Amino acid sequence: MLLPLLLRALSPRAGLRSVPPALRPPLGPGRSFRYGGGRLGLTSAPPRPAGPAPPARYCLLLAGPAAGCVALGLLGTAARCQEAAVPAVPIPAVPEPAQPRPEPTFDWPAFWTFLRPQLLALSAAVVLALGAALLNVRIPVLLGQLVNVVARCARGPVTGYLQEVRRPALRLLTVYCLQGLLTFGYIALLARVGEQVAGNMRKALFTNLLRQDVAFFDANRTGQLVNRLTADIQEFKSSFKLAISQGLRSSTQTAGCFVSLYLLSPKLTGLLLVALPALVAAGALIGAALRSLSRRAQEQVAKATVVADEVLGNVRTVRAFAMEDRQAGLFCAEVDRAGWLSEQLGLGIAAFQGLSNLALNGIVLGTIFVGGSLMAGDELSPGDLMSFLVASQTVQRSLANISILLGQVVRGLSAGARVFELLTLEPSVALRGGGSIPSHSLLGRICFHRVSFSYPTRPGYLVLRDFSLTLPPCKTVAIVGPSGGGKSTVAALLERFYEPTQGTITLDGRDISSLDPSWLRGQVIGFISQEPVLFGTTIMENIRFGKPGASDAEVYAAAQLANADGFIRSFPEGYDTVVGERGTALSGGQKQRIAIARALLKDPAILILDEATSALDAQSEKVVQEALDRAAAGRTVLLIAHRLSTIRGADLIVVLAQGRVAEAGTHEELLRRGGLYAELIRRQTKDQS
Ligand SMILES: Nc1ncnc2c1ncn2[C@@H]1O[C@H](COP(=O)(O)OP(=O)(O)OP(=O)(O)O)[C@@H](O)[C@H]1O
Repeated sequence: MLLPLLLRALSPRAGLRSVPPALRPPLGPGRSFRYGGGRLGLTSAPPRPAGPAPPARYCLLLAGPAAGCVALGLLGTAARCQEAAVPAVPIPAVPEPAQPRPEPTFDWPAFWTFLRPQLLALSAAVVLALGAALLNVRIPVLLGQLVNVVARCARGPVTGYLQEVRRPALRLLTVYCLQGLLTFGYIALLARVGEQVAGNMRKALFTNLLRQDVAFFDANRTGQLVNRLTADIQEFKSSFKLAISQGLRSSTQTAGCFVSLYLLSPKLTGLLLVALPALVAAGALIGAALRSLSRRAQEQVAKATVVADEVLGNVRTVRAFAMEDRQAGLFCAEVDRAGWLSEQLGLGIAAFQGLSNLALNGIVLGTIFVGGSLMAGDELSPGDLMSFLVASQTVQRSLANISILLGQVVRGLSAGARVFELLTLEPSVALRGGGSIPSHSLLGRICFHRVSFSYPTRPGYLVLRDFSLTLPPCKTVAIVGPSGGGKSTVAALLERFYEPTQGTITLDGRDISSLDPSWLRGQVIGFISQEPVLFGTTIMENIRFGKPGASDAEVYAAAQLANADGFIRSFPEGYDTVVGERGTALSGGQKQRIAIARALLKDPAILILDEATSALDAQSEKVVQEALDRAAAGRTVLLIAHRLSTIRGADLIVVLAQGRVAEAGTHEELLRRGGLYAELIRRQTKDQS
């Protein structure tokens, strides 16, 4: 009487997670960042940490055969994909070589802070789980007693049967009910604890991510960070719940049932103790081989996913080059290879399953054979043999659960370690803290004093060298120059997205590094970029993003100033129009005007316009330019532009080349000088004509 084998083949969870990410994971608390590749170049990265959800996992849960499970439970161990090594774009300074980074270690004290509030519910769940496990140990014994009574009655008169059988049957029924109740209790409690812990971890992680330096986001892919928030926390939660429920229950059952087995028959227990370890060892060996095959199959599925992701994500380019057939061929080849490996794995699992069935049925047969001879010698009753068989099945099932659990716990711990690594990461510049200048005395005079800067992702490559510039209050200063000359970097430094490597930036004579960054960004500087980013909510909410407490009247006023009120009111829903994901339901010019309104709502003393009109067609540019001209009045404006026609009226034009101010003056002065600016104007006029 062998319990049926349950085959639980977990469906392949091929996800982008497994796509080799070309990025360097963040470092732990108190450590400085090591950056490798730049924005364009990807250096060979360390091996991907064990992912929470391996793409294709084959795992067998054998309710009976423990050895099979012991081996196959190990199959679940996550595969690690080696990241693709892509040659870096050459840069002047040799970057620090990418080195494989050790996996982060699990931060138990940090975990404790999340667990502590749930201690009461957790303790109750542990007690209930232990109770359920102990009752499970009792069940085979009670079953044996019932069988003994039934066997005795079978030989005696039928009239006394109900009388005899009632007590042991009721006892068994009570234990069954109690066990069901306890199981319900501990699973419900654990679900609550797990959700609370995971929810709190998610909230804390998201909050901490938002505090990080911009350089951190340069070095880490958004997809991977989102994965930490979702998949890693999910994996950690599942492992945590499993460790408590299955782990506690299975180990208690194993220990308890072994005691029962020994009490029932020391001889039969000895036989089991010889057979089980041998089976476990053989299972572990075969399991290791299958695990390696499974890992290769997973990696192959991930490769196919990479191809699909790239092709579908760039379908316009594929179409433009008529490469559909070729790309489909590439994908099919990868899928075929993955299929072949998975078939091999399936074959291995099938053989293994058959062998473990045979072995474990053999154990049952052996138990009945030896048990029968013990019964013949009056050393064992039929009930005892029944109890022995059921208890040994419980042991096998528990061992199977434990073996699967081990792989799951390893994965959960490494997922948790990755989450806590980010949770405890401290930004180099806090979001808040520092002085501010009262609004009535704020002039808006900005000075860059001999600023040098290299991006943290490209240490040694100087983007700005000894850069000095003064923006007088209420004047417009335009920065022009060749692409990659460092214009946007000047704006990013003023916003304190990065800190200068050398030199200082002052606002009204005060070093901005001593000022409160949130005050600076939230109240002093308005930033309008080339690609306005809107949120998928209403126009009203998007504009109000500039100043959360603003009244409707203030929002309307800002929209009027930004030349946006007219088109907004022409929509049937007016200001309540939902702009779609990232503002897809609006034209480029409309989006830009909403972004201008958003920036103007906080009435900033300083306005940064980073190529705010360069992505627009001539018609939209005209409307947006009008809005910008209006918005610029009475503010210090830093204007970054490609189209030189938009900056003619600036009070000062600075030509930035190779990180330095190459020349500066008004439009007329620079034209007269006949230098770089005059050359840029000449080239642009030629291009236009
Ligand atoms: N986040 C970043 N990490 C690393 N390097 C960067 C980053 N942003 C820009 N760079 C590099 O810094 C240099 C200056 O870039 P920046 O965007 O400031 O130039 P730009 O003058 O504004 O160029 P464009 O006119 O093309 O927008 C470039 O070599 C660029 O590759």
